Amino acid sequence: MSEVVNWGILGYARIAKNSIIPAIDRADNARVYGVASRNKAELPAGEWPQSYDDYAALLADDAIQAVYIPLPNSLHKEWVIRALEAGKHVLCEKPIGLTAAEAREMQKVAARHDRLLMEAFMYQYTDRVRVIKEVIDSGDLGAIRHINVSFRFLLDRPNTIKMQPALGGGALYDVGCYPVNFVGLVTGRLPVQCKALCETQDGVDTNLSALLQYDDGLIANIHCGFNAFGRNYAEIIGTKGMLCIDKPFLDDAGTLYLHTPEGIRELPVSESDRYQAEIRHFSSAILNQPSKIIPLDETVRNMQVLDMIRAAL
Ligand SMILES: NC(=O)C1=CN([C@@H]2O[C@H](COP(=O)(O)OP(=O)(O)OC[C@H]3O[C@@H](n4cnc5c(N)ncnc54)[C@H](OP(=O)(O)O)[C@@H]3O)[C@@H](O)[C@H]2O)C=CC1
Ligand SMILES: O=C1CO[C@H](CO)[C@@H](O)[C@@H]1O
Repeated sequence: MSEVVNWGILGYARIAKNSIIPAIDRADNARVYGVASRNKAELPAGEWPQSYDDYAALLADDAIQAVYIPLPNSLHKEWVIRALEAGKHVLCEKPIGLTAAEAREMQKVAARHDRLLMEAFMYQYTDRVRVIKEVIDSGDLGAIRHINVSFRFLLDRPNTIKMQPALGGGALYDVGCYPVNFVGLVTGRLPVQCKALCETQDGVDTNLSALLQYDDGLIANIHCGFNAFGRNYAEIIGTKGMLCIDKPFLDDAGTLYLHTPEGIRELPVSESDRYQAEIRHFSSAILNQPSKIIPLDETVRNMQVLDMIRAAL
């Protein structure tokens, strides 16, 4: 195989157009080979070698090794499985599906076809997450007792898949999956119980809080929403210290604050290029080169927690 992975994109989604296609262009081991859209006529001309008017035609093209799936959440499972069965490696947008059962099914198909499958949690490729992991590993926080994480924004586009129940809309799937994933990164295990409340509009959750409790008593407090002033933040609170993180899911430069009895330590984080890093690492893994890949067991665990939250509403 060449040292550059040919990518195909299923659906000319906003995230594909605004973030992932430019990120593939910036990655030195990847290129956009083709895009499939139900509205092929509206795709820009001449920006990549091939365009297709149906997703199956892209999957049938042997020139493509990796497929990016930014379809509505309710369509992820079907197209992930079809792409894996067509012999493609797959990067699928978050959440990977609607339930843990769907995630396990996709994991099995990936193993059966010996293909890579990864859920696109781009924030894991930021410098913030590197610094957060270093602080946790240093023991400076002591025993972690509480995690507080929120991701909310004001959704001002009425005609969006995010507000359509049949397409897997709702704040929990759209943004709540990030705090859940963040708590999973810190704890590395499943909670033992969950309580949750939400406000709904047009059949989807638009304002949701969940409490997760772990086997050692640790409590995580998760919030997500579409209908209030936007912010994302996290606090990890231990017996010896507290780490305050502004914008854990974004990649601009900033400062984390580590509070201890000795005072407040400022921890600088550098600007990252999370989408490019995600594409570059996934492409490296396809090329059998060193890479940082999000394990599918973590993905399944994330979906199990989303199941617990939905069941608690
Ligand atoms: N990682 C990140 O930063 C982000 C991730 N996301 C994730 O990406 C996915 C897509 O989100 P987003 O880009 O906002 O969505 P869009 O609505 O912009 O894109 C979804 C695409 O899916 C295709 N599609 C196929 N069937 C349907 C259907 N029945 N209704 C609507 N679209 C359909 C369309 O492509 P076409 O018409 O060309 O075939 C459409 O452009 C979601 O899973 C979301 O969670 C979203 C934003 C940011
Ligand atoms: O994944 C995502 C990144 O953040 C956006 C909000 O700012 C979400 O809507 C989107 O789905």
